[in-house]
Amino acid sequence: MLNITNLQFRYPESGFQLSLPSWEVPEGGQAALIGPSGSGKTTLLSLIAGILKPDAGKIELHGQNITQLSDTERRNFRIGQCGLIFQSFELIPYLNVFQNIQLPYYLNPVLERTSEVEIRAYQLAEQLGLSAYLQSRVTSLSVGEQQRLAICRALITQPRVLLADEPTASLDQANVDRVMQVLFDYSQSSGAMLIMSTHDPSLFARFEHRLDFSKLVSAIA
Ligand SMILES: Nc1ncnc2c1ncn2[C@@H]1O[C@H](COP(=O)(O)OP(=O)(O)OP(=O)(O)O)[C@@H](O)[C@H]1O
Repeated sequence: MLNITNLQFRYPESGFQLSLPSWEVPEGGQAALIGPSGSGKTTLLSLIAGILKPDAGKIELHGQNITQLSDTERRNFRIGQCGLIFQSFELIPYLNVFQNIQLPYYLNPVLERTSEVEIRAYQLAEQLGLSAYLQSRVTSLSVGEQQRLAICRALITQPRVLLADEPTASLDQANVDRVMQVLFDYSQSSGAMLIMSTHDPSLFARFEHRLDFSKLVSAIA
């Protein structure tokens, strides 16, 4: 379960301030964030992932108040529990698609790359229509293909929480449907929580748990 209370965060550089009095997503729940550009959706996802630290308030995930963890503890929590799909896909250009899918296992010594990981990488590539590109350099992929690769990479560690920032932004309708199917199926079959931002009201409406940033008091202060 995710439980946020009295959350306050401000970027000193820009003065943008996010305030969220309370928000809850149950264990295994699927939640969507919507709101105008610059309203704080990415910021909230980064706070939940423990990339940013709030100035005040509590973010409790699976019973643990992540705001009280040290930087190292937050990083280990993120590696162990979160799958992140952010707008900058952060793919490694000199590695091929197959290696990029398994990137968390190359980067984090705490994760062990077993033969099961490779099998999962093949399966995810198949589900997301990337099987033909496994040996390709990521620089030869279209933006939509890179986005689907970033989704494979987020799922490869079988995270308990999947945080996705506009994961369908660069995709045509057929691929939006394919990606949403994969994300919902993963969440439902594994019991993982899914939290994603979108600009698409029809996608937003498909979620049981919703947070509309146009109704939050966020401001430049
Ligand atoms: N690293 C940063 N330093 C200072 N200000 C930032 C930083 N990142 C974002 N901001 C500001 O915080 C506000 C919220 O940004 P954020 O990216 O969370 O919005 P968003 O709702 O995700 O937007 P979009 O829909 O365009 O992705 C914006 O005004 C942005 O300029």
